[in-house]
Amino acid sequence: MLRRTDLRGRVPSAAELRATLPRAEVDVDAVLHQVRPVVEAVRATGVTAALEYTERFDGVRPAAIRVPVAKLGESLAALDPAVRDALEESIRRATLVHADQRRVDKTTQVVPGGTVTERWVPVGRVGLYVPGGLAVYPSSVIMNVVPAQQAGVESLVVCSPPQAEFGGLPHPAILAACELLGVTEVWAVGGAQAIALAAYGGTDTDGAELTPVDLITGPGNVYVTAAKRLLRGLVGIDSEAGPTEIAVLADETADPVHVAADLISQAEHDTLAASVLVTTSVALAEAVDAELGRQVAATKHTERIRIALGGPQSGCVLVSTVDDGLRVVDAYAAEHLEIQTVDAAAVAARVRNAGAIFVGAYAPVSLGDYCAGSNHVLPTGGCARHSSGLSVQTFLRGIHVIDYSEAALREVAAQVVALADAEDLPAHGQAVTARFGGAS
Ligand SMILES: NC(=O)c1ccc[n+]([C@@H]2O[C@H](COP(=O)([O-])OP(=O)(O)OC[C@H]3O[C@@H](n4cnc5c(N)ncnc54)[C@H](O)[C@@H]3O)[C@@H](O)[C@H]2O)c1
Ligand SMILES: N[C@H](CO)Cc1c[nH]c[nH+]1
Ligand SMILES: [Zn+2]
Repeated sequence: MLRRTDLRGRVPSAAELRATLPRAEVDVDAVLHQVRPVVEAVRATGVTAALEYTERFDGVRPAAIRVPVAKLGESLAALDPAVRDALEESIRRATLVHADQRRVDKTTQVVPGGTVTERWVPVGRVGLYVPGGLAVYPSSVIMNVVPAQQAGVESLVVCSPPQAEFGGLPHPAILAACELLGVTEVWAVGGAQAIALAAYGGTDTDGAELTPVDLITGPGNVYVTAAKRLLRGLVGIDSEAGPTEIAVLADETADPVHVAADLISQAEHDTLAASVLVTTSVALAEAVDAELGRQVAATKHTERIRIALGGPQSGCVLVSTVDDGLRVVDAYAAEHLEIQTVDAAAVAARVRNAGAIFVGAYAPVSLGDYCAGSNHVLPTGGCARHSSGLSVQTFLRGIHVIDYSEAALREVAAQVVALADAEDLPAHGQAVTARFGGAS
């Protein structure tokens, strides 16, 4: 069932591998021309344009976009107790992990009388996007809000698409998750128009103000990602987190039932989701195919999963050794990478590129999606080669504070002047010598 690429006996270079391996054909640049007018219109008319695009793309026209605060409490009160319990446990675990990511300011004594302090300062106001197209993601509320709160962000707004069946509000489970986390500002807007509204700000039809944010984070579809790309600079953005990906590096000891279930679990998100098996064992590849046939037919979103598993972004790569498999998964740089091999922890320790690594038989990706304590907003499309998932660090800026005494500056003045002259920027040197009676 999975399309096979046979690299046994011959693993190409990393660059060649990147061109060969299955990958989602999500071309963000290709939709920029569709998204630019949305961004421009929201810049020009704010909520008016956001409401028009909401009507066009979401098929609903809410009277106002800002969600009344009372709706958050009402949604929590009406939530299934088992879901509330699960959200609370997820929040508890995520808070444990993210609290440990907090940074402490550090002062380095460079010379007597000369220090550099790195001060970690939270971003002032952030916009957190929670997707709501094909699926609704109360868990993504947690994954955005918890690191922002642990970083000490003072002001945050959650944006999530309105749902026609809920009268133009975001899904009630999303509102309930916001209430559990103490979030009070939620706007019922999705897609590119949400990103533009968060960046430019606007005034709702009932007079509520959305103050522009400094940073926008959160996963989303290609339109959301394109809008983030267009607005980068005006606002900060996190890494691009598009259609979900799972890669499994497995040897003959892996259980095909588990491997197939995990591949299916992420294919369930989206027809563009990617599920890739990298294995040293033809027997395992065959057993996984057989399992996929059985399990896909028996699950709820069969059609969506079939398309995702049959698409060019999914497949099975055969390799001769686990070492070769490591080269393949490093070149692929999956959002989620499972290691299901002998000595999985040792193999995992050698991985260089992945958004998150799941070690052994009892750490499936869905654990990380909801309740491991780790973050599930992770880089996709190979961005794990250079970027990380959401964390407290995403919401902090490290500001250097330079404090030198007169004596400490005098001691290094000649070196500053020499470097300034070497760069033909003599006024830089003069700014130092002027302090010691030199020409300025
Ligand atoms: N990497 C991660 O951390 C992570 C986490 C959760 C979800 N995801 C991914 O996020 C994505 C969520 O996508 P989604 O579509 O379900 O929800 P979404 O909220 O990202 O997008 C829905 C919005 O897209 C807009 N839209 C729909 N069709 C449009 C069109 N033709 N032109 C312009 N705008 C349009 C609508 O306004 C709608 O509100 C999935 O690909 C999923 O795999 C990733
Ligand atoms: N696998 C998704 C991207 O990491 C996150 C998610 C949310 N809900 C279920 N899964
Ligand atoms: Zn998932």
